[in-house]
Amino acid sequence: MRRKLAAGNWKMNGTGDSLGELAALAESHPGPAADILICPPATLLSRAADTARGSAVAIGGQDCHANASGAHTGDLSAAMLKDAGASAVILGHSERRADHGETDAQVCAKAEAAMAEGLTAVICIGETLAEREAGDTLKVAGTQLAGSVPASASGANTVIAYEPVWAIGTGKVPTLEQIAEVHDFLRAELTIRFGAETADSIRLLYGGSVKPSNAAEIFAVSNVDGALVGGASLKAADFSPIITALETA
Ligand SMILES: O=C(CO)COP(=O)(O)O
Repeated sequence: MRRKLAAGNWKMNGTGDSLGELAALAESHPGPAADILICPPATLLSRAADTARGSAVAIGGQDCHANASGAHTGDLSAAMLKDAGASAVILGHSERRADHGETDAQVCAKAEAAMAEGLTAVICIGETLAEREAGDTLKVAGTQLAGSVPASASGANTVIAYEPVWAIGTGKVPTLEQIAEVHDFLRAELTIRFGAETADSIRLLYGGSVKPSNAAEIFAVSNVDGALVGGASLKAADFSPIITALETA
């Protein structure tokens, strides 16, 4: 059975003051029935790892470079994230694909670098509104999945997050049928590529405007193993009920 995962992506939000939210979250979920991951901005990684040490909350980065070291001003390697206390890293988020022109091949190379350091790669895919309206949702999902997920993917080192771009930060959520369609498709594609055993061990998260009010119904959808949450992960009071909904799903 796949263990459920509640992952929070703080994006470019948070300073030292935000660590109180992390501490409160960890305190509220001492022995959770789901994995909990918080991905703060890189400036907070080591302090967040200190705050979460000994708790059930794991810490992750939001990006890494594909190379192990070198002349890449402003970038961080997977080894640096690990050194700062991360055990996972979000890769290929649509905001990075849009803001930094990241391609599937680059995301794949970053995922390989992350896995080589023992980090779990949380690989994000998802269609734009124009792609959905053109009827290309599954085509886009399939292409991004094939191009972004390395051959070495396993349940231990890979999580896939389906995040429709048009649902991120907008309050718009796909219908439960639409979420099920994509998640069932992703599971089937993973099965074709990796075989049933590996495919069944890789967790599929939904992301995009997940809130305490809609979490339970989303978590009841076929092949949804958790969520990647943006805005509602910033406050323990918002993220905590999402974790509870996942634990009881
Ligand atoms: O992009 C997201 C998580 O990576 C989702 O963000 P929101 O939950 O704010 O819509």
